[in-house]
Amino acid sequence: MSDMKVKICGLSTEDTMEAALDAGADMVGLMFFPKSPRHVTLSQACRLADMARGKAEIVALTVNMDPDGLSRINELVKPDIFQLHGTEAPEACAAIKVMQGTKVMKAVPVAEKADLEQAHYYDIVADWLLFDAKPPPGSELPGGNGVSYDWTLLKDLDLQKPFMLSGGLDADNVREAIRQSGVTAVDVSSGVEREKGVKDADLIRAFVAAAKGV
Ligand SMILES: O=C(O)c1ccccc1NCC(=O)[C@H](O)[C@H](O)COP(=O)(O)O
Repeated sequence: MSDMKVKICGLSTEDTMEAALDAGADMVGLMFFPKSPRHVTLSQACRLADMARGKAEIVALTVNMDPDGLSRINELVKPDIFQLHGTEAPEACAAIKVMQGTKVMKAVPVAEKADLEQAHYYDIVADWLLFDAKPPPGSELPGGNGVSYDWTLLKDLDLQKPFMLSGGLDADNVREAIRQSGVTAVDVSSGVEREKGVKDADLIRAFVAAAKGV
């Protein structure tokens, strides 16, 4: 049994959710960002979350969402974790955690070493940190762009909370990314898609197997 944790982000269909759960994904991400090609409606999200409950942690991904929007998702979808992928300040993360009564994962955009500094502020308030690649110039999406950064930046990072490596991973590069970064958790979206926003069950299975080394 591998200790490597795997999150598959941006699932939007029942067959790919099933593939992620059967493959042993530890977390499954549902996207609540309307501009994203992986965006799901509340009713789709409820169905997908019901499939996952008790099998994997359900992660609701939002970007600078207002409290009413978060509460609505929380009441209907009942996620385990809110992934905050915008410019939410540490105080906002703390408030969301208390108000929603869920765990919080804060995304920290990374392009160079200096970007890791802000992680220390979130380390105090979040349950998880997710080090994702900074979006390329002009991108409409703060994540899910399929780009990566220097994985060695995460080596020997001294944080209290668990963290994930994210950005540009796929079944072919994830082992090397784990080796270079020393992480114990990885996240993927584009690398398990056959086209932008369309997840592929075989690619999901291959990614989870490669990440977990099975
Ligand atoms: O995936 C999106 O469309 C997205 C949109 C807005 C904010 C965040 C988004 N994705 C966040 C994730 O957790 C992705 O899994 C992460 O950025 C890695 O994506 P990729 O490089 O495509 O594997």
